[in-house]
Amino acid sequence: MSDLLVRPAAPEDSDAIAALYGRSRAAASMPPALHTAEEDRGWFAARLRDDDHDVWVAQRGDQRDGSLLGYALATSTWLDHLFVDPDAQGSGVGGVLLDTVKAVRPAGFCLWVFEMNTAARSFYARRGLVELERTDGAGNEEKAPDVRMAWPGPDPIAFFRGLIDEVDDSLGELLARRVALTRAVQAVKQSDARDPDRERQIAERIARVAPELGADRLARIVHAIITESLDAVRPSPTEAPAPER
Ligand SMILES: O=C(O)C(=O)C[C@]1(C(=O)O)C=C[C@@H](O)C=C1
Repeated sequence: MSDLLVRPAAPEDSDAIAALYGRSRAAASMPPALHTAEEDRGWFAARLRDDDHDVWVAQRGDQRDGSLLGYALATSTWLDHLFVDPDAQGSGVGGVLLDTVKAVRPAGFCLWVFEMNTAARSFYARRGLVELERTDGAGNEEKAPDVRMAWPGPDPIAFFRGLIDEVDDSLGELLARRVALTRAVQAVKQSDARDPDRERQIAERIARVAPELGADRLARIVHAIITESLDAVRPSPTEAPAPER
């Protein structure tokens, strides 16, 4: 058998990629597909046309007839698809495609894999990808639990700091919204005494979303956020009305 060839996909590969996706997905441990073969053909044709995605296909060097063994589809920061034809499983196609993506995305990338797809998860783990977070699937089309994995590349500190910066931007927006609400509720309260029961409820509520931190740690975090928010919204001495004489 001749060598594996990986090349950027051409627009003419679109239908063959869509067919390979349908076959491989049906054979994988994944939730049932939600789209028809025709919808898939349209979706891949659009991905091959747009500027946001790169697609690579794998074939044997002597198979110039368009029959594909696998493909990978990625944005600049996400590996969206990596599928290998069921008949070519275990022949190194997936590894070669993943190495191609690593080579062209040296700053690292993330991907989502269904939790039930244990074969894919161990394939990625064996090749240096790390698990970052798990979801209950509410955010994906299939509503199936999934796992975010990342290849951090040769400078993992820079890669993870980039992801931390993204999350901190969201955290900053949430803190800004929260302090505005602390200000609003203070304006209509009779007393400015702290309410420990309410603060404990807040910590327990957040613990349902962030169980790894647990209610006790979150109680300390919530306490600090509320203390600093109250301090920030408290009228400063210069804004206070002048004392009566
Ligand atoms: O809910 C209230 O009563 C508030 O005053 C708001 C708030 C908060 O910022 O969440 C602030 C202080 C209280 O100790 C509890 C909660």
